[in-house]
Amino acid sequence: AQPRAAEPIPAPMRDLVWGKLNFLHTTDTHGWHAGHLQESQYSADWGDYVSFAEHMRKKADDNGVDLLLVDTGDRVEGNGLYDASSPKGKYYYDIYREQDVDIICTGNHELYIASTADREHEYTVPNFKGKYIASNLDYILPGTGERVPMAQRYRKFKTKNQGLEVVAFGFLFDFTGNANNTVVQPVRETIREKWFQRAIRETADVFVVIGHVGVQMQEFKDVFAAIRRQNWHTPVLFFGGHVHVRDATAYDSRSFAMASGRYFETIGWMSVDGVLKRSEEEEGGGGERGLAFHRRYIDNNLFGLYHHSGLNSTTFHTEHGRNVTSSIARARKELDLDYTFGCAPKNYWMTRSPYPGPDSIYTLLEEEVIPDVAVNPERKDIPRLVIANTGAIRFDIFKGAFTRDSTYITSPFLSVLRYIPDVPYFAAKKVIKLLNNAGKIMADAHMDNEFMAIPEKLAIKESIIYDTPVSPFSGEGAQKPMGQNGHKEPYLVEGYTTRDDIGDDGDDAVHSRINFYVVPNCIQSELSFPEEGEPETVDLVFFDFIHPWVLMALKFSGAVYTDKDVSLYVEGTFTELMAGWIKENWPAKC
Ligand SMILES: Nc1ccn([C@@H]2O[C@H](COP(=O)(O)O)[C@@H](O)[C@H]2O)c(=O)n1
Repeated sequence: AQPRAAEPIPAPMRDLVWGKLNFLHTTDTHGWHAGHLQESQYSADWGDYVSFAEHMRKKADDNGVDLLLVDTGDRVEGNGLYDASSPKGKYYYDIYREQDVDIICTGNHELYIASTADREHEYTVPNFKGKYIASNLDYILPGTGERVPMAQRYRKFKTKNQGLEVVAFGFLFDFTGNANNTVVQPVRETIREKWFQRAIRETADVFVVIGHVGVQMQEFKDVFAAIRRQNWHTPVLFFGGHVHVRDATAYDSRSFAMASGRYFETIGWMSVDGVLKRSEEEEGGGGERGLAFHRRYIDNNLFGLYHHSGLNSTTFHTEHGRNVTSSIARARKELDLDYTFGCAPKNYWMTRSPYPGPDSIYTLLEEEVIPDVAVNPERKDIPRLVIANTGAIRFDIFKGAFTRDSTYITSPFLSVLRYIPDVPYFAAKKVIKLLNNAGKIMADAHMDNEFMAIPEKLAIKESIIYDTPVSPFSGEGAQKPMGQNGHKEPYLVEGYTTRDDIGDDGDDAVHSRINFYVVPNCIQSELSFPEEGEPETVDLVFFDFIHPWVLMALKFSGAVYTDKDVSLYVEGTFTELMAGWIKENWPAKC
């Protein structure tokens, strides 16, 4: 773990179940390869994961079973370790490549900005040559403009110990927000391609489909249906992501799918046991194969990693792992990620507390930050509506030092504020309602409102509020960890208490529960409004990411505008503006 990372706190643990074929899975790590310095549950770093994987591979070898490592994309954008350098990712690519990943694919965040896609093609694809799979993604070569597959379309290989024939694919959901140097083919079209139809007819003991796709999304169901039509008996395993939740399901009794959360909080574990070899199945007359699938969501902290590897603080860290941890620490230092802009007076939550509310990060933005930073000196007295999409904010703010790292953790994107001047108020005031409540109307116009919100909203549609107190162990007068101050209750740290289609025993550590309040797609600040009555016109200011949605909503409201009517409202990215606001408004020292 990194030098200043929070110490892990022991928790009651559920063990891993091994099979003949086992997997470790990461997804949506978004640059959090230094781990979560402020959260004890997720404070291990990429170097610790390197050590862990080395021990687990050895265990697999010792027992004659196989272990494969999978990563399903969105490795970039969301943390200073990636975002704070110029060019972005100056340190990240070399750190990431130290993990020996067997099957890897692309997420949408590798593709939003052309230069990010270029670097993915230039670094990560060759770093994982033969292991990087791009079943439905092409890249446009910068020199010639030639369109080529981002990487090989599929991978066929034999596992080391069991000799299982694996055919693996790597998909991205039907993403349309990519820069113009990549082409994403809709999955339903890819599965009709000749190469795919040939690949699913290859002899395989097991199909492994990885993808930057939620396990409940249609894209995976379509791939599953296509494979299953040709391969009635073969196990099909899915590793997904994108939705930022822990999730697992089975499409039938011989398939299994899991998604392993977000931000390197989770290392997913999947195992499959039973008769996996086709030859053995044929010998047995193709009957009952006794297939057994298991999943476990491992909290990424050293206590858990020691537990699952059967090691301790003196025996766990390999030289390779330690070196990676040191490289991360050096990069963080060079990027000055611990530089403090100000001291957050309390916690501000994305979904753990209701919006609007005093503890909501969105209320902080709407009522305090945006009114101060969304100011164009020449138009400051003109009434304006400022609309921000909630998906632009990516993480909570914890009480204490708000650092350079925190700026990218909270707001990693290069979002700027744009505006349309003098929009009739009767139309402008309807925009927020259309963005938040008219999903069907907007979707019919091919503008899916969900894309403005946090990804978790794709999976969680209703607030999850527990009727018991959030944690009996937190807050004023809280109970203390076991053994402290004579209390005998086990200390449960707040964390994931996942319920998926398989059950509620997936998490490796037992936690106390956290509420999840659904937030709207967008929030709005009303600024410089007259004290009485309504303005005739307003400046409509908005984050550039939602530009197409705003134009569409205005059209539905009876005011037609085009791209030409939109211009920059204020200099600087929202990230910079927010960091400046914190410097001015929060105490310098904690
Ligand atoms: N420039 C951007 C890019 C993305 N977003 C938000 O992020 C969501 C996608 O997040 P994933 O990690 O699931 O890929 C997207 O739907 C937007 O809400 C943004 O605000 N600005």
